[in-house]
Amino acid sequence: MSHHTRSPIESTPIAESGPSASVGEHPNAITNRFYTYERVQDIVSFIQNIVPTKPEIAIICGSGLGGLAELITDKIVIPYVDIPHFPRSTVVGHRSNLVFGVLNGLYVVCMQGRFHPYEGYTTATCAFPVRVMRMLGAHTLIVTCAAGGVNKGYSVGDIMLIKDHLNFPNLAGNNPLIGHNDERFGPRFPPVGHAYDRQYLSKMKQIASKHSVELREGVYCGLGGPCYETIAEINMLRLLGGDAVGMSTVHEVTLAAHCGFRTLGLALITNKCLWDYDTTYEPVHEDVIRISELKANELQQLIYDFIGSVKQNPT
Ligand SMILES: O=P(O)(O)O[C@H]1O[C@H](CO)[C@@H](O)[C@H]1O
Ligand code: HPA
Repeated sequence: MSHHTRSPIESTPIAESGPSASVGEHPNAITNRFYTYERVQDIVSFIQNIVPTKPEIAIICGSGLGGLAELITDKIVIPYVDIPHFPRSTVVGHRSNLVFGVLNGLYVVCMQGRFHPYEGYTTATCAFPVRVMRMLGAHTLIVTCAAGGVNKGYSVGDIMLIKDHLNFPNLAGNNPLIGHNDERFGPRFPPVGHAYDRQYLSKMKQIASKHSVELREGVYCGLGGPCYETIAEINMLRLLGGDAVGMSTVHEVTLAAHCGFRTLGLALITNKCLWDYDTTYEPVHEDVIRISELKANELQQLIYDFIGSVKQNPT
């Protein structure tokens, strides 16, 4: 008779709450078991005790783009550190505040600083504030980000309307919705083909043309980071139809689609990507922040006018 020796995995006890909490559980499933509907509701109640108004527009600020929050009037600023169970942003160019107030006539909630998977957070943790903002009452999400230009026609400083995305972590089995689905948030199998609202895309194009801003419109590729891409990776992204690349946004927009947000996405092209082996330039985060801050005013004007136009014509 052979003696069976238990391997370390076999001998690890199954967690008290049962096999669903066992060692094999996906990190996003663990996150989603933590951020239950009730817990998100508690966070929302905590915020509502401080902020008496209901936001209509939710905004997520990308790297170096947090200045948008300075335009908000009648401001109430809640540092993430004060909000129960809220993560902190650890990245240069991202602050850690939830800013409430009025922007061009509508109540807004603005994330001045976001969370990225490379900081060590699961994609579910990075995206969960989207649910908080939806449960606070917002119906429209404006997501901004800094991105590298994959499309050879793009220049540094261009603003790209995101018409669609390639969610690489998702394609590799890392979707923020992995785990138990609470239907009160949204459906088990949410469609994401129209995650970026078509009417908002045309609204923004009209606004840009009034300001004589030439907008790009393209596909954002969301990668895990924190490394910038290799030359081969950039060439692959272009082959696959990608126009810009970054390390955020896609998990947020996934949760936004799940909980019924209408989303507008804007990527600021802060750097060219490496295209061939003779190029000596390499992207650096300091350049990303510098270009974001340089172009922030233009982007802010577009967002400001967009909110005004949502106010005038909500559909
Ligand atoms: O996507 P945001 O947060 O704008 O930041 C972008 O800039 C950083 C890299 O420079 C990465 O975090 C990338 O995702
Ligand atoms: N790659 C990935 N993320 C980025 C880039 C880039 O070139 N620029 C800004 N964020």
